[in-house]
Amino acid sequence: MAGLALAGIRKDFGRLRALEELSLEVADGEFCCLLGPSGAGKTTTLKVVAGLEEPTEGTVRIGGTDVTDVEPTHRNLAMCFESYALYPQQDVFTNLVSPLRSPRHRLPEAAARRRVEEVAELLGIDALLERSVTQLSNGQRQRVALGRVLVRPAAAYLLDEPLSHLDAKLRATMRAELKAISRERGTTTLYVTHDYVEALSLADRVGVLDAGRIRQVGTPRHLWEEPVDIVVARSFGRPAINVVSGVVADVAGPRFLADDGGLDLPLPGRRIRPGTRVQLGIRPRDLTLHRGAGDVPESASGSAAARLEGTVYVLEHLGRQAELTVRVGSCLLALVVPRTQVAGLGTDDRVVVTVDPRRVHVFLADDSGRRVETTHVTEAAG
Ligand SMILES: Nc1ncnc2c1ncn2[C@@H]1O[C@H](COP(=O)(O)OP(=O)(O)OP(=O)(O)O)[C@@H](O)[C@H]1O
Repeated sequence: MAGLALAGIRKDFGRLRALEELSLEVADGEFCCLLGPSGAGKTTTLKVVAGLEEPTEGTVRIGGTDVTDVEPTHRNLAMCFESYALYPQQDVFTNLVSPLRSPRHRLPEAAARRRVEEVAELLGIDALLERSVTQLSNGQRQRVALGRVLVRPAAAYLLDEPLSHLDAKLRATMRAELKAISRERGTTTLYVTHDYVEALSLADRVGVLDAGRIRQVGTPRHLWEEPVDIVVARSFGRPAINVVSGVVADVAGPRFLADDGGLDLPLPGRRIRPGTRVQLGIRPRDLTLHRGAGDVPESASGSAAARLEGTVYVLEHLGRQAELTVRVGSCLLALVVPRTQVAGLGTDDRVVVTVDPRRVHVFLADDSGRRVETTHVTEAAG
């Protein structure tokens, strides 16, 4: 296996700039996910690494060697793109074994068969080896395409949404398998997804891609706790982070005042000039629900919890948890709470919601959307 490095990549398709100043390093043996919405440039990035698209500017290195001008077939990468390229006239076994029969890998027949059977079992397609690929479901086809990648030794694996056609249960199983395979084999993997759960559960590090630019690269924990800007913060979590527009005031220290006056809370540890327009970000799981107007305890960190009064707007039961939307002033705040807490609660009931002010994020309301650092939090590595 080998590490990958993209430096200063720009990719133009005519007048459309798909990638800009994109730099990313994937260490040897690392599992790196590229996360971003549709059109962000994820597939284009993979194609540039694979050599299927030539960058307008910048360099690609594999194992330290500049391969920018090297043909795709000589880059020693195994790829699986979303539009799985399988041989339609062949059975599953032939599709899986063909990469091992190529001049580059030519394995003895018995060894190749063993390898195919091993990978097929791992992917749960061992009973389908004799079936023609035309008789497979999309999910089965996708697993065959992934199998074609996993059978062969390569410098690195490039995977483009390889689990997108699987149902939720199978996807979770396959995620665990992929993670185990990469750990056991020390595989270098660049994995594209628009699903943040997939990125957080699979990756050693995640690169958040938006409009052709990498916003931040870091460990899942780093990105979750210290998103560099509002785009990164919005990329993780369901329901998404609550965002409320307002301004910073100085009332014995910085405070956040929502534009509609509905939210007013201290911003401990933030050095930010009064009058600055900001957007407050509160994760749904950082909000605590209190029924009625009862006492509000101190927050876990010992600082006073900020108290918000509101009414129930929407309540949805999701297994053992409930998702609640509370109207505070004209803001709608999403919360995730244990189901037992919402028994008997109905629309328009009055509730109190608290939040530890140290847990909220403050983003500048300008074009940068940059997060204001908290002086109490030490920088995490990543
Ligand atoms: N061959 C091409 N010619 C012209 N424009 C292209 C080409 N390939 C991609 N693009 C454009 O480049 C941008 C990035 O596309 P890309 O496929 O990399 O996005 P993506 O993040 O993989 O999206 P998705 O999740 O929808 O696959 C898009 O605006 C897309 O329309």
